[in-house]
This record gives sequence, structure tokens and C-alpha cells, in this order.
Amino acid sequence: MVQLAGVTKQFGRNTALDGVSLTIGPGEVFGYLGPNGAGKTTTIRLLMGMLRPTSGTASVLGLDAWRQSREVHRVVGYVPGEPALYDRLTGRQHVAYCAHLRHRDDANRAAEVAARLDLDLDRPARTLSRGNRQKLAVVLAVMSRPRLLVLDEPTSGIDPLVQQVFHSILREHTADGGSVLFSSHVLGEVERVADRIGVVRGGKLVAVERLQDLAARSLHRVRARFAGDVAAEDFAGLPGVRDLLVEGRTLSCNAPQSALDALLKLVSAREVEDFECSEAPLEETFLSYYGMDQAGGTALSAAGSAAQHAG
Ligand SMILES: Nc1ncnc2c1ncn2[C@@H]1O[C@H](COP(=O)(O)OP(=O)(O)OP(=O)(O)O)[C@@H](O)[C@H]1O
Repeated sequence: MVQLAGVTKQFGRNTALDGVSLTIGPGEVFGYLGPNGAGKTTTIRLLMGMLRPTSGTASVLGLDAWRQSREVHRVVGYVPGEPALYDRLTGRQHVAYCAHLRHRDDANRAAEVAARLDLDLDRPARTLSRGNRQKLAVVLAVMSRPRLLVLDEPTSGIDPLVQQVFHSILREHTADGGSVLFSSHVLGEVERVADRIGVVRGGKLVAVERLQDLAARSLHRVRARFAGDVAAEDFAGLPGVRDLLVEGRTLSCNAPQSALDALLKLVSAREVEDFECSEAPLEETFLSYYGMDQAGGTALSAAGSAAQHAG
């Protein structure tokens, strides 16, 4: 669906992207993460044929993104970071205009998506809030049922309830074999919907991984109180378990998801009086591995606490 092979993009002396290679397959939601200025929008503009790579190749659905950009625009639903709308046209007029450009009648599908997103299609674009402009851009991108959706920070400005609806729309899209490239500067925005995430920093793709693998490495804080004394050695040697501490009848430790089953079996072999297990937010695990430290103050403190748990 998407293939970047050694793509570099320079603006004068500034290297915005540096040798990025990436493949996105059918039925996949790919979360493209990175702090401000990392190169997300540059990647997306290259894929949409708005920029020409300095070196390397970008292709979309088998089409060369630069040389065949008109065909690319026909088959991709694109939501830019700052949607460009016609101030005086209503949502419905935008829908009619885009449908006309594509020689299709997508009005019913557009009305259905707009209703789900709680967007009034009869208001002129100039009266729409940032979130509602974003929703209209989403309606225009999905109404023709394109095989690929390329979304540049599409949910900034959209409230959490509507984000859930938006996620279901993306899931329906991938269930039909479509794919999604979804950029964001925070994991929280994509973690509920992405299958894989890629992290771009300073123009380099520094990590690509399946979200379920990241979740499997996420730490759980475990605490158990037993009816009698226990020894730390009874629980030692479980792979990935950190900060193991036994004080009298109480055990505490941090364990990745992959160690929970074995740990629980050891715990339940004894008489348990109290048990607690809470998962650290995925954002913490993510930050501790990839340190997206430009994401903001809260993120910084989360990274700090994750690092402490990691011992
Ligand atoms: N047209 C341009 N001319 C010169 N430099 C540019 C241009 N577009 C982007 N850049 C530079 O390329 C780098 C990557 O920018 P890009 O917009 O791709 O980042 P981003 O990850 O999308 O950031 P944000 O989250 O802030 O939108 C930045 O250093 C930016 O200043």
C-alpha cells in the first residue's frame, strides 16, 4: 500500500528526512509518531506527490508518488494537518465538489459519516471550529472509500467521544482491506487504533514496532500480601521482572505482561490475603524506550518515572 525506500528530503542544507524506508501493508493502521519538526508532514507530502524526494523512492499502491501524483490523488483519501476549505461553501457543497472531481456520487456515504461524527454539513466552512473543520476534512477523505487513508494529525481538536467514532470508521476501513497512515505527536492518540507504530526523530525512522509487542513489554506493578512469610528467592529468575522486593509477608515487583502468567502461578501457589496489579500507561513504556522528550512536561515526568521503574 505504501513503500518508502531510502527516502531523503533536503530543504537547502536542512535534511528533513534521512534515508527513511518503510512499508505499510493492506488492512493495517500505521501510527506515525514523532515530535514537532521530526519529519512527519514531509513524509506525508512526499507520499502525496507534493514534494519530490532528494533521493530514494516513494510509492503508493504501486504508483510512483511524484511522477504519478494525479493517479495517487485519485485513490488516496488525504487529511492534511491544516485542511484547506472554501470559506463560503457549506460542508455539503464541499462534498458535491469533491464528488464531482472524482466523477462519483458519494453524497450518501458523506452524509452517513458526517452524522456519525456529529458534523452539520449545512454550515459554511468559515463558521466551523477547528475540530469541525477537521471532521469535514475526514468526511471528504473517506467518502469515496479510498483504499488508503493518509491522515496528518487528524484528531487534533476533536473531542474524545468523537475520536472513538473516528477510530471505528478507521477499523471498518481496514476490515475491508484498506490501510491507514496516521501521524501524531503523541502515542495516546494512535495507541487504541494502530497495529504498528513508527517513530521518526530528526528525520530518521528510529523505531518500528507492533503495538502488541510494545504492550507485551509494558510494565505492570504487582503487589501481593500472603498469609505467611515468603522469601524473595521463591520469585526470583522470572524473565523481565524488575525491582523485586519481599518485606515480611508482602511481595512487590514490576513485571512485563509476558511474565504475568508465571508470576501469578507462583503467587497463587501460596495463601494470598491481598493482591494488586496495575498496568503502567503504554505512554510510559513507550517513552522509556524511545524518549519522545519533546512531547511536553507531563510526558517528561512520565519518562522519568518509567526510567525509575526500569531500575
Ligand atoms: N518547505 C520547507 N522548506 C524548508 N524546510 C522545511 C519545509 N518543510 C519542512 N521543513 C523542515 O523540515 C523539518 C521537518 O518538518 P515537518 O513539517 O515534516 O515535521 P513534522 O514532524 O510534521 O512536525 P509537526 O508535528 O510540527 O508538524 C523541519 O525542520 C522543518 O523546518
